[in-house]
Amino acid sequence: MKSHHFLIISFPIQGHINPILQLAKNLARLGAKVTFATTEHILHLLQDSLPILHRLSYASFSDGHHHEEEKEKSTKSTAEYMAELKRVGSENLTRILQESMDGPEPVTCLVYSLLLPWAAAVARDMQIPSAFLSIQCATALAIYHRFSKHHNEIIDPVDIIQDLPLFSSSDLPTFLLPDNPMYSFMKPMMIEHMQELEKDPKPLVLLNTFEELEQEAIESLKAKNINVITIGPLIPSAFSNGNDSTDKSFGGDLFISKKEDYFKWLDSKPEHSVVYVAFGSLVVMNKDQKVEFLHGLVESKRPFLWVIRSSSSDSVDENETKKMIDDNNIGENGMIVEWCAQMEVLSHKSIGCFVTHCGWNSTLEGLICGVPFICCPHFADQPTNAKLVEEVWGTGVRARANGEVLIEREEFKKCLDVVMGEGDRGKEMRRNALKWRGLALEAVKENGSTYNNLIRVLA
Ligand SMILES: O=c1ccn([C@@H]2O[C@H](COP(=O)(O)OP(=O)(O)O[C@H]3O[C@H](CO)[C@@H](O)[C@H](O)[C@H]3O)[C@@H](O)[C@H]2O)c(=O)[nH]1
Repeated sequence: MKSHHFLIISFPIQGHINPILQLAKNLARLGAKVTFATTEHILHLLQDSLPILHRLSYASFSDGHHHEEEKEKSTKSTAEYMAELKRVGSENLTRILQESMDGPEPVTCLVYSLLLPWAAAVARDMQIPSAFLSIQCATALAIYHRFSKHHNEIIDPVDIIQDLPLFSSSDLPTFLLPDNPMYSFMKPMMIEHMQELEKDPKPLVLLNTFEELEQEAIESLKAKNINVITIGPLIPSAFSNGNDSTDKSFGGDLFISKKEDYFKWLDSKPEHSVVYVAFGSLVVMNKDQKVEFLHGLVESKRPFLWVIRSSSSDSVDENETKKMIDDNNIGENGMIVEWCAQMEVLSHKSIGCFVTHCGWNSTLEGLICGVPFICCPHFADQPTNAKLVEEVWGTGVRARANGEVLIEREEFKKCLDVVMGEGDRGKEMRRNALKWRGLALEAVKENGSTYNNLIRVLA
């Protein structure tokens, strides 16, 4: 095995930090030297929770803001922030790589992830090999690739991958659609990602998925001469290959959970009875939608655990939601938390279904725990993930919004009945969920496809 030093860099949001940090841990456990880097501000916030592991160290790069200047950042538009991150981040990354060249263990491979395509150019200029870590599904990557080639093409429905169902525009990553507010800078960003890959005759792409799960999409990417290697699902070891039972969390939480309360509560519930509701780290739900979900949950009379993040833009709504819950006398049947240890919750025996926005991490986490889904996608790759859950893997159902705005309580209750009830469809979803859990566990265990691929990366 070669002596490797991977520098792995992450865009500073929870949904990116989690899988990227997990890859860093997995590589370090196999003996490679790994440096995980993200922006100064976020590394500062994470510093007390980051995993301590032999051969794993941390570094930060500036995004143009000192960590005490966050207020100023919030006045900038996302497009302005991204442009500054590219400019300042490129300079900083060059410095980090230069310093490593002069040190005892120079970086041998830069691993960069989504939203940081400029990092590939920095590595190329310094003649350092790089790999793109795609932390969304292979299908999404195949869609980005296709749309980077056909800039102005909007076909509805579109045949993206042979042997998969057709994709309508409501199944595509939202920022590829011209009426999406992020279209103007996100589409060029995805094109930039694909163009960077094309500058390499056989670009290395690490995918947070596993071969058995997305065979068709993986084959379609390979046919485009992309050297794709599946290394997922990137999940803490205690829940995947079990080679470290102490590895129960990703290790870089930007939010706080009070564990004791809800685990005691979950322990008191019958097996597969609880509806777990959580929409990741970015979705902000409006009050009307919360009211519909709340009524759906209460009227379905099933116990539920619901994560409602406290965020500045959400806090007024949140107080109202809490009042609503008190007014509805939910008591023993429902519990609301601001954040939780999601992997531990999903693997708890009381959980019967996962109401999710279908962020890719949540999708993989539910899948490896064998929990069926109710999909309520909001933006980005989420509609694509929901499509795969419902139509390809058969492990859940997509709740349909009324006029693309609101999932009404009746629709939500109907979904709960299908997924948790005794009908044939629900039974089949639960059987499929167990099938995919089994295949995911096979992939990550010693000599499974994912395990072997990671060894190949290190060879
Ligand atoms: O109470 C909670 C809620 C979430 N999580 C974790 O937070 C992460 C959330 O990730 P994800 O489910 O992917 O959602 P987002 O935070 O919304 O992720 C963003 O990034 C993902 C990866 O690019 C995309 O797939 C999503 O669409 C995008 O919104 C997961 O690891 C969860 O386990 C917790 O630990 N506790």
